[in-house]
Amino acid sequence: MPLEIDDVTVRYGDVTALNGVSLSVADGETLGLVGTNGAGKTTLFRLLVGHESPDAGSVQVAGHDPTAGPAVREAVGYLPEASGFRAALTGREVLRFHARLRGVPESARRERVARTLATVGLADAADRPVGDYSNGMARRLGLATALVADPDVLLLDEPTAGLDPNGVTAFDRLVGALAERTDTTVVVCSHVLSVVERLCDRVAVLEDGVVRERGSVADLRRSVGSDGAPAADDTSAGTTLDDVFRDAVHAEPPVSLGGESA
Ligand SMILES: Nc1ncnc2c1ncn2[C@@H]1O[C@H](COP(=O)(O)OP(=O)(O)OP(=O)(O)O)[C@@H](O)[C@H]1O
Repeated sequence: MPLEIDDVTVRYGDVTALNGVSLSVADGETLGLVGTNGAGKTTLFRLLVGHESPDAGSVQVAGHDPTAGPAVREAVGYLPEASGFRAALTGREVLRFHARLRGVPESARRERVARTLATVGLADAADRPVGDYSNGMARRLGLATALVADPDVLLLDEPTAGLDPNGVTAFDRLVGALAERTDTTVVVCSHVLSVVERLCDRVAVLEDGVVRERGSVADLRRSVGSDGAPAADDTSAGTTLDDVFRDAVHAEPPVSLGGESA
């Protein structure tokens, strides 16, 4: 498995951010991680890129311990929730910097940067300063920085937050095409259920540092009923998942998503 999290606990002083979390994601699979604020999503991503170490349990990403060295930097592409770029640099300069940082060999760098800019639809804007980019363009440049080293595992933290409906659609198409045409393993985290629903095969619901539910989005929807209330014939759903879903549904942006898939 490219991604294995086994019984992981992370504590910050008195706060237990993750409490015995186990998750695995297969080659080419797209997993959604949903949870309310403070559920532990960012902590989980920080573990996967080696910015955090577990207090208990183990993490393996593309066969490596993420804290063990630079190998994981090359195997994992990470789009953080906010990725500020220096406004004066061009998109191409930003991407060349990330390619070097992520171990793309000098001889391949120019071509790889150009190809990645084209993949995210920024070829025409490559030599414009990033300060002139729209939010959607900056987000796509962020995705390009995550993709430039051809990662085995792609981690996307709230990937469409702050984008307008057109930006959301364009971003979804891009990630959808990636998931379909490559065997990149993708983890998308969001507090908005619809974001992971559009992009993911399988979802895990994280609450207070614990995985409460996992399954396909259809399974989860069935277990809470289509209006967000627990299904009448399902007494196993409990109130916890219901609360998480209500929260996710209420947090949804007012965006019409019908018929947008590529
Ligand atoms: N550096 C830190 N020091 C102390 N507590 C922390 C730290 N980072 C996270 N926490 C706590 O750990 C818990 C999980 O936080 P985390 O940021 O992982 O949640 P999240 O699901 O990403 O939330 P959000 O959706 O708000 O970004 C929270 O209670 C948070 O306050």
